[in-house]
Amino acid sequence: MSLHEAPAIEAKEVSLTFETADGPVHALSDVNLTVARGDFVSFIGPSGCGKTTFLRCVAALEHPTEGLLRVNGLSADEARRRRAFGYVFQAAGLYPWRTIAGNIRLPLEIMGFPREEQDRRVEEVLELVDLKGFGRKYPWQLSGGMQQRASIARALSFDADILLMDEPFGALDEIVRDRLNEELLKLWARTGKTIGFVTHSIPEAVYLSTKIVVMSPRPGRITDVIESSLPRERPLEIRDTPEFIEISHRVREGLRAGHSYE
Ligand SMILES: Nc1ncnc2c1ncn2[C@@H]1O[C@H](COP(=O)(O)OP(=O)(O)OP(=O)(O)O)[C@@H](O)[C@H]1O
Repeated sequence: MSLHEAPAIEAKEVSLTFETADGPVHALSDVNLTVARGDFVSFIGPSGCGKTTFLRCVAALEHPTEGLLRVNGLSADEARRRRAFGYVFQAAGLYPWRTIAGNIRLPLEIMGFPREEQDRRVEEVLELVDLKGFGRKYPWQLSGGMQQRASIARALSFDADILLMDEPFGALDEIVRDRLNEELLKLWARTGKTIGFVTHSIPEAVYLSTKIVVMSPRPGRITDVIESSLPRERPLEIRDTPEFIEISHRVREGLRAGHSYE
């Protein structure tokens, strides 16, 4: 299989054990997963089931102790060198002394893009996340939702194929979150990127994803992988349809089967 055809993410029997003073912590155990290019995959499960650890392995910030992990057909380290992914954290993490444009520009500066190219890309991604005209503002002049959009723009600025998002909207109120969910789907449709998304919310996972990975803790493992039957274009009202409710039910059952909320 050529690199171009390889899945975005491929995990085969991936395990990761942290050795701690209190003994080993089995953060991931025997994880098998294939994420096709262009998929929107959500990871859902209770605290400690290894969602963040899996994302960090994809980003080569952690390394599995066992098993095989490929990102775009490459090792995670090589994919990282080739700037295969952008990462969005729970907190927007914008530097308060830099403007919004200055924050988005930062990875481009570090990567050594020429100045004109930086300007062009900053404008492009500001438009993509609907923040056109806000480049000169400072983070504190923007609402929480807008700040999170700026942090998505920063992760998109170097045009990585894969966007890894660790609970990006967890700290926002539900109305803002709904709107950002809708916008994220539009952005995904427009860019064709692969998205890996961590969430604690069943409706958020079902609304956004083409594939939902249900996980449970101790050891962190996958209990169910659900291929969504919902169409790719999704108005928010889709959440009232029987199909949506059925998928949500299956996610809930998966969480229960992992004894996750006992
Ligand atoms: N660097 C580390 N050293 C030791 N243990 C760790 C480390 N990082 C994570 N863990 C442990 O690994 C397990 C999985 O953690 P992880 O953060 O991946 O879970 P999570 O599902 O993302 O949880 P949350 O929803 O709370 O973010 C937890 O038990 C956690 O305490």
